[in-house]
Amino acid sequence: MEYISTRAKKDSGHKKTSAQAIIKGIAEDDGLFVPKQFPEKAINPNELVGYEYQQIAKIVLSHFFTDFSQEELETCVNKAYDSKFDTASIAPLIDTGDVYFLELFHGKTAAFKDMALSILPHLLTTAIEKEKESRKTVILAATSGDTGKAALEGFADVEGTEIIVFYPHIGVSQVQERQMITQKGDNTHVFAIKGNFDDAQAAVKKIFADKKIEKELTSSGYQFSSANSINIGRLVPQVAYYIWAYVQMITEKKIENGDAINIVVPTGNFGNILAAFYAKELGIPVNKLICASNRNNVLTDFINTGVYDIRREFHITSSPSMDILISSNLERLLYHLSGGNGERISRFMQDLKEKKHYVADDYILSGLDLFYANYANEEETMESIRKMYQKNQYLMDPHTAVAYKVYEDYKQKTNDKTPTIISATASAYKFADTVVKALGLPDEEDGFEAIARLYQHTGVKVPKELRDLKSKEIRHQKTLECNEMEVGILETLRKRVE
Ligand SMILES: N[C@@H](CCOP(=O)(O)O)C(=O)O
Repeated sequence: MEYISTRAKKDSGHKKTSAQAIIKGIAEDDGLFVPKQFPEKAINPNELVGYEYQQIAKIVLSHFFTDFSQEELETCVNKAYDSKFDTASIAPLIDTGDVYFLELFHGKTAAFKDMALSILPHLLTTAIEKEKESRKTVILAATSGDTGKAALEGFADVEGTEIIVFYPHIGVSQVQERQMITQKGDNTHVFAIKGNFDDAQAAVKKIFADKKIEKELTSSGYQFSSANSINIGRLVPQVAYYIWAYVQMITEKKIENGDAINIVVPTGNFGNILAAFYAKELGIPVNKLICASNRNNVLTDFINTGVYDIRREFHITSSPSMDILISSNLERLLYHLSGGNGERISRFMQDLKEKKHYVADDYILSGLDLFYANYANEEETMESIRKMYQKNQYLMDPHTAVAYKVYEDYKQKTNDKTPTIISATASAYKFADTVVKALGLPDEEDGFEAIARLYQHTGVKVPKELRDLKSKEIRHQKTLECNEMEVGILETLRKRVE
């Protein structure tokens, strides 16, 4: 399978293998790599009944990463999905009566990002070997909270790599921040930045595109790659868990093969919901993809009107991983819905850069019919956490709660009875202060005290990673202005050479 940029002109000839696309992370024209021919309907879920998570993941990867051998994929999968996860099923599907929660937070850092960042380092190092690439790889990641820690954990002490993470100095939860700044590993580097996620992501993309920096990097024996979902190697492993979930529903006789399901995804950078779209294209029947946003509801407006407009206030919310106005992976969806029209996507992205908005055409709008979009405000999110716990003793983190609230509204509006999966993206303990408040327990501003209080009240197991987090040594403490990020990277690398 060949990969091309979402912004490529028709037949431009700039094709990459998946190994090359994974190493590069982002295309030279700033677009994102997409498969030239999508492996449509390549999977029959019925044939996967009885398969373990690892087997399903390998099959999914093999449809996209065709230049990897079966042995290479198997090695990557087995190294990724092992006892690092606190459950043998890797991603349990929990039935609460009216909806299924696909729990994606059983990996090392207690967020869904582990599902892909446990395997990306193996895919990347295999790709580097395949391409006989001798340069060291510098992984850049912008994070609004969860990606950063999962990327650090995945790449810590991985030979031939340096990992540099940028997170907003205001907004991420106390626990999320502590997870990142206590990260061990000589090759790990973490910076808070005086800006939000969009600022961090934009600066990282600009650095990727800067030819001068690239030259400087190459002469010192380095190249950049990305750990965000802009990297196709990050995105494809996420497709596997939706296929897995559908197969579980057949196995548990909740549905029959061929029955359509809804998938609800709390959405920020649009990677997770795009993975659900890819799973649909690959072969699972989907009725609606439900895109749930917090107050940063740019995607809600886009899906409902076709106008993507970032000329609006940026809100810091209790679901910080979704505090995003520029959702990178939407570009991939637009590309697919436009029938692979790279020139049109290029125009949209140019408009977004220059005019801060763009308007999708009718052709794309009709493709968006598959999606339902809405958002939850802060009060609704809190209420959703409380109601779910009272009714089912099921503990949701604020991101999952946003998704649940949006789903509740959807059901009320449409009376749709289609079996529905909610992507449960993080452990509630990462946001314990918010969850404690939502449950009506005495307020606890300190995230670590809040973890203890929440555990006392609910008895829900605290993820291993968070148990002794408070006592871990703080190793990263630098804060940068956004315009200092480039210098921060170059200085970090210079020090590593000395
Ligand atoms: N929600 C993310 C933002 C980055 O998203 P990604 O999927 O592109 O890595 C975060 O937690 O950092």
